[in-house]
Formats: sequence, C-alpha cells, structure tokens
Amino acid sequence: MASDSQKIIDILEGVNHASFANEVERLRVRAAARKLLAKVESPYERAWGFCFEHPVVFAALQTSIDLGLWAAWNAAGGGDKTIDDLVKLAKHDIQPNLLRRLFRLLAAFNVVEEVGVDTFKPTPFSAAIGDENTKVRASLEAANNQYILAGHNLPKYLAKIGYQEPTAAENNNHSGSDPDGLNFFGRLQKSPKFYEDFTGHMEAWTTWKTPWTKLYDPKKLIEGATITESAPLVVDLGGNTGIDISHVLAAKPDLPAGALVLQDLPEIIARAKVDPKITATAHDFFLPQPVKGSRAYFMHAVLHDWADDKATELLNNTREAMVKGYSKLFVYDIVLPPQGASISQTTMDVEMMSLLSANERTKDQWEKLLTGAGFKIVNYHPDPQEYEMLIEAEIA
Ligand SMILES: C[S@@+](CC[C@H](N)C(=O)[O-])C[C@H]1O[C@@H](n2cnc3c(N)ncnc32)[C@H](O)[C@@H]1O
Repeated sequence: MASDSQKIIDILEGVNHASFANEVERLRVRAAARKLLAKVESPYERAWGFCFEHPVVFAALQTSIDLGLWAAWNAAGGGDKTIDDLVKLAKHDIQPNLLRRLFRLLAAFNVVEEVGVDTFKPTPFSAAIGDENTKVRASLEAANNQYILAGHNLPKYLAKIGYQEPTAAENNNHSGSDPDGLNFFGRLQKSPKFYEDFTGHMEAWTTWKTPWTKLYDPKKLIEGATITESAPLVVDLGGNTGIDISHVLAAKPDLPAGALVLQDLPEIIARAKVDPKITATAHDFFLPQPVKGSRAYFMHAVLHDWADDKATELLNNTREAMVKGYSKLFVYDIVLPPQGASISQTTMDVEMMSLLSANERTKDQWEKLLTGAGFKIVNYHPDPQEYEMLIEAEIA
C-alpha cells in the first residue's frame, strides 16, 4: 500500500494551475480535490481545520496586510526574502521572531513557499494580495470587516428568532454583530473603507464569473431596438463599478453614448471608472426607476441580497419602467439545483442569510418571486462554470 500512497502523492503533486484545458475543467478538479480532503481527513482533523486553523491563518494574513508586507514585497521585485528582509519591508516595527512565527504558519498553508531556513518565496496567491488590481487584499479585509463577525453571531441570532429563516432587512443578524446596530449596507455607507473593501471583493467575484454577454448575445437586444438617451439599450441596476455594463460595450463597441446606463448608490458611482459612453448615475432601486422604456434591465447578484418582500418592491419599480412586449428583464444570479449545490453556491446562500437575511433561490423560488411581481420567465441561460444562470424574463 505504501507504493500506492506514493503514486497518489506523485499524481497530486504533479497537478498545477496549468494542468487544465480550460476553466471548467479546472473547477471540476478543484471540486474533486476539496472532496478528497474531506474523505481523507478524520473527523477530528476536519474539526481542527475549522476551529484552530481558519482563525489564525486569517489573523496572520490580516497582520501581514496591516504591515503592508505584500505590496512592499511586490514593489521590491518579489523574489526570495529572509525574515530580516521582510522585517525591513514592513511599514511598522515588528519583532523578527513574531514575524517568523506568522510566516512559518503562512508557509505551512502554502501562502508563501519556504525555500530555506528563514527564507521565503512569494506564491501567486501572496503576490496577488500585494497587487491592488486583483482585489484579493480587499476581499480578505471585507471578511475581517463584516463577514467573520456576522458569521460568529449567526447561531445566537438563529436561536433568538426561534430557528425561522431570517427575513428582516433591519434589526437582523448583521446589525446584531455591528457595534452601532447597522444593517449590512448601512454599515458600508457609514464606513468608506469598508465600502471600498466590499466593492473590491465584488469586483474580484464578478471578474471571476462568466460575462453575461457570453450567455446572451447583446446583438439580439439591438435588433428591433429604438435607442435614445431617454430610452437606452441596457440599464444595470446595482451594477457596482460597472464590470457587467462594460461587457456590453466590449461586445458592441459601436453602441452610441447613452445606450448603456450604470446605476448604484452614490458612494459606488463616485468610484466607478467606466467608459465615457456609459452613463453612470446614482439611483436607489427602492425608488421608482427614472429610466423608462429601456430595451433591457439587468441585475447581477442584486436580488440575492434581498428577501422576497424587498426583492418584490425592487422588481415592481423596474416593471413599472418597462414597456410590455419590448423590454426584457435579465436576472443573473445563482439558481440552486434541487440536489448537489456546490460549495460556492451554498456558501453564498448562507452568507446572504448571515449578512442580509436574504437567500439564493431554486427555480421554484425564482418562478414564485418573478411571477408574483408580474413577470414571466422566458429562459434560463446557465453559465459554463455551473455557478449562476442568466434568467431572461418579460412582463407577463
Ligand atoms: C452584491 S453587489 C452586486 C454588484 C454587481 N451587480 C455585480 O454583480 O458585480 C450588490 C450591489 O447593490 C448595490 N446596492 C445596494 N443597495 C442598493 C440600493 N438601495 N440601490 C441601488 N444599489 C444598491 C450595492 O452597492 C452593490 O453594488
């Protein structure tokens, strides 16, 4: 059996990011690898991971972010660094042995590679933390700002509300974990640094996903459309800093100025750096939709932030701006399968419960929500990653 173990180890060690024909294959192997660990580990080892490993790895990552180490390491050209080199790169004084202990942990978790005694080499992950373009640093900090505290509070909150599914937009689990009792978006609006980190996390997440224009060719929207500044082609509600609406312009660069509209809260619109052809405007989607008669209204990972009552309000505001038989609604979100929902889908579902009293939805739940708000679903366009679907709907 020893030789079998060695064969398995050899195969596993031969796998790397470049081993796959495409992204879908890579994700399939990733899922299998995560399952493998669950099968190989003893129950005690699994518990150890959750109880001991996750908290301290997160703490070491945050401390090294606070020290500015990852960015400074990149700026110094990467390469091998000793603990003494890293102490010099840190923007705060730190005892060398304290940093050594944190780096031993980070090396054991493959965040950095230990290439000699007291000597470390960056990995693609550590280099990405130090590269602001990747938004990995922002994603990690968003967890420290809000996600971890809310997750910690969730069991107590669920007990408090008698183990009912949370639906309260205010006074919910997040507000129970927030020092000022604010809900998720309330905290973001009060703390610009938190909003910046969350926005970065959204950008990283959206960039990771399949562009919606690969699931539905915007050419089909242009055919038969009348595009004017007051009746555009696509309005992206809660579109964050504009990744999705920019996909439309990338697919159809000849679209006239004003054909594409990005909407979000003012704090986000102020940060959006979109092509001047895209109109970026602050709009609260719980108020009447000011852009009437657009060919399409698009929302990506927006309805999953809201329980059915608030989601219905948002949908009603949108439907009232639409023209029956002409305007389409596109909802790009997770559609939970009846069985075998993935780690990414289920994590997002319970994260939405924890942060926003919201949820991911099954086909039945989407049907109920959308028909209840006066829509009919025309089609589901699944992404190849098997993460989300583009739901195409019209006024019923
Ligand atoms: C989960 S993010 C999704 C962002 C973007 N659609 C994407 O997929 O990258 C939800 C977005 O809704 C925005 N949002 C929250 N409340 C809003 C409101 N009342 N009106 C407009 N936008 C809102 C947030 O600022 C955030 O950008």
